Amino acid sequence: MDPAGHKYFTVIDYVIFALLLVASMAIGLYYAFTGGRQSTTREFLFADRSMKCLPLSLSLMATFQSAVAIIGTPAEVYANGTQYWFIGCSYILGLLIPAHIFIPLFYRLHLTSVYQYLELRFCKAVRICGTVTFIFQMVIYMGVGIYTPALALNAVTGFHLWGAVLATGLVCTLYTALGGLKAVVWTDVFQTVVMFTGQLAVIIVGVHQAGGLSDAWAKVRDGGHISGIDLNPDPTVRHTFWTLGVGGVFLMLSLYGVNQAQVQRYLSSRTEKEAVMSCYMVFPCLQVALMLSCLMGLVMYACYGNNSPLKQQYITSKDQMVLYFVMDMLQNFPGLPGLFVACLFSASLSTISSAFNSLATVTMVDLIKPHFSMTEARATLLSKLLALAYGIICLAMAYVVHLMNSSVLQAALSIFGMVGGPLLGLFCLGIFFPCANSIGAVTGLAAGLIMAFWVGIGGFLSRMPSSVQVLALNSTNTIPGAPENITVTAVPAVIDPARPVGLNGLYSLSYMWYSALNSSTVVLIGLIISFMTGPTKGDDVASGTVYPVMQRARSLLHKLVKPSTCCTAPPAHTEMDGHKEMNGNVKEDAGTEEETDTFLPSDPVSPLEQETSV
Ligand SMILES: CC(C)(CO)[C@@H](O)C(=O)NCCC(=O)O
Ligand code: NA
Repeated sequence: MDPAGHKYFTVIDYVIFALLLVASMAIGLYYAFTGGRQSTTREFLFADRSMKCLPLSLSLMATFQSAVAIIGTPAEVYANGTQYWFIGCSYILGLLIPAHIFIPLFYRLHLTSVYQYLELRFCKAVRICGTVTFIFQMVIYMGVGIYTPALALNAVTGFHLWGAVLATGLVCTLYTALGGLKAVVWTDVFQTVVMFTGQLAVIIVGVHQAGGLSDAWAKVRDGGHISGIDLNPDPTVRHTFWTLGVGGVFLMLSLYGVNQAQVQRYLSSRTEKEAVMSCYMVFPCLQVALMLSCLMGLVMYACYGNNSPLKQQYITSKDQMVLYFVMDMLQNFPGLPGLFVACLFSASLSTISSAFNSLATVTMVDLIKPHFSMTEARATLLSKLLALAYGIICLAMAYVVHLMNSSVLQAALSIFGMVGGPLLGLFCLGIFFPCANSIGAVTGLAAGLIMAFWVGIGGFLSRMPSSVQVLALNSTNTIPGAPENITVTAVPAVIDPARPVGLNGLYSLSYMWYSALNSSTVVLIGLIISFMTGPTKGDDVASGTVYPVMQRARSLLHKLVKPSTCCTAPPAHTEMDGHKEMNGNVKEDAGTEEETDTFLPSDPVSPLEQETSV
């Protein structure tokens, strides 16, 4: 330790960290020089559509599991107990719905970008709005993802902040740009193993330091850190079963149902069944990831109790807790700090690489190809350059995040809810409501985004314990009975934080509801505007682009009501078959549909589709 309180890495720690980067790079190079040598966009962006479900499921999990989750979740559990663990309940519906509604629909449409769906269902403008929103979401998220581990490492070990950002950014950009989706998926697999190993090692050593399993358990139990289920229906309470278990479903749907990074993985699997299976297998992977990071928080509590290093001012923010704990407890285990740092950066590398690859895909498929015709070789080169360009944008975003400052876990999940939520709403509007039209879709998306930023930024400002709060309160609400020149310290006493009223009620909505609120706003406004401007008629909707909710429900009901006579109940069967046929014949039908007339001539991905459609 030096006077600044830094704890230093040993040589062996540096070696382990370097090995992570070298191994990731090697995987990238391997896929750059084997197989089709990344010479087609089909290989570069879709791994030849030949992926199996095990690597895919690990990769699906790794995409949205970054250093943010590795250090944010334990910090949350350390501070507030295990309530956050109930987010695990949302994984059930949050993965079942994508597996049975979104994946079959997208897979049968032979999409390359999920935003292509928006053009099939609505029109080109909606597609571009969706693409731009996605790019916006992923670019901010990438910044958070790359900056978080570097900042924590810098604060605790004095490791050069921008050195870490540049090293990881460069390595990641290179292996993504050279090895394509195959490299991204297989580095994800390797990095997930490193991630789990690092967490497990720290938990085991931590339990040992806390005096063994039973002592550690007694400490967290007596400290009140094992939370029972909180069924408080108040939507402003940050974490309850409802905000996490129900609000979390919408968050999961926006990530695992309609996010290009994930849909691209589903689409790159060999068969539809394998895509569905990989989605199923994300469930145990996510539960393991959640369990490990919650356990880490509990182990930290067992070691420090309420006497946190934050309170003792060894560190300056909650997000430095985990790394401080690792350096503090593991300093006598050479190599383990390095392994944990490798774990942290593995988590982030696997996130950023997915972001680069998916961003390169949508930029290519949705924004460039429809407007410029080019050879396959050109298109592949351009895709690689795009992956490179997004690497540089990512570094720039790290600097922007550097200028902001908030709890990383909540920040990341808020971005998912604020930008991913409206996108989820847009897809739901198209998939579940055949009457929705393009004007409704665009207006709905805009309304959802406005709602998101209004509530999100309002909430952010009203939670800030500074003069900004006074300004925010005074500009939106008059405080009854408050003196004219109200002081900063008087504010909490005047506004009872337990009973927010008016706009403050909206601003204090739990961030876990953002995705639900914003996606519902899109659907609601989208439907209202659609009805005002003339709803789409059933026959005008391109086939295979809507999910037949009523038919499915009726056929399910038939099965339930007449289980013994199911063989002689033709209605259920004909409807099921009808649906299958509809999806199967998408390509043939598409030309006859009015909605898709505008789509076909400028079909941007036809070369890709020809390769992939049987
Ligand atoms: C997104 C969930 C809830 C789903 O797995 C989880 O992985 C998580 O908390 N992620 C935080 C964001 C991040 O790790 O970048
Ligand atoms: Na990750």
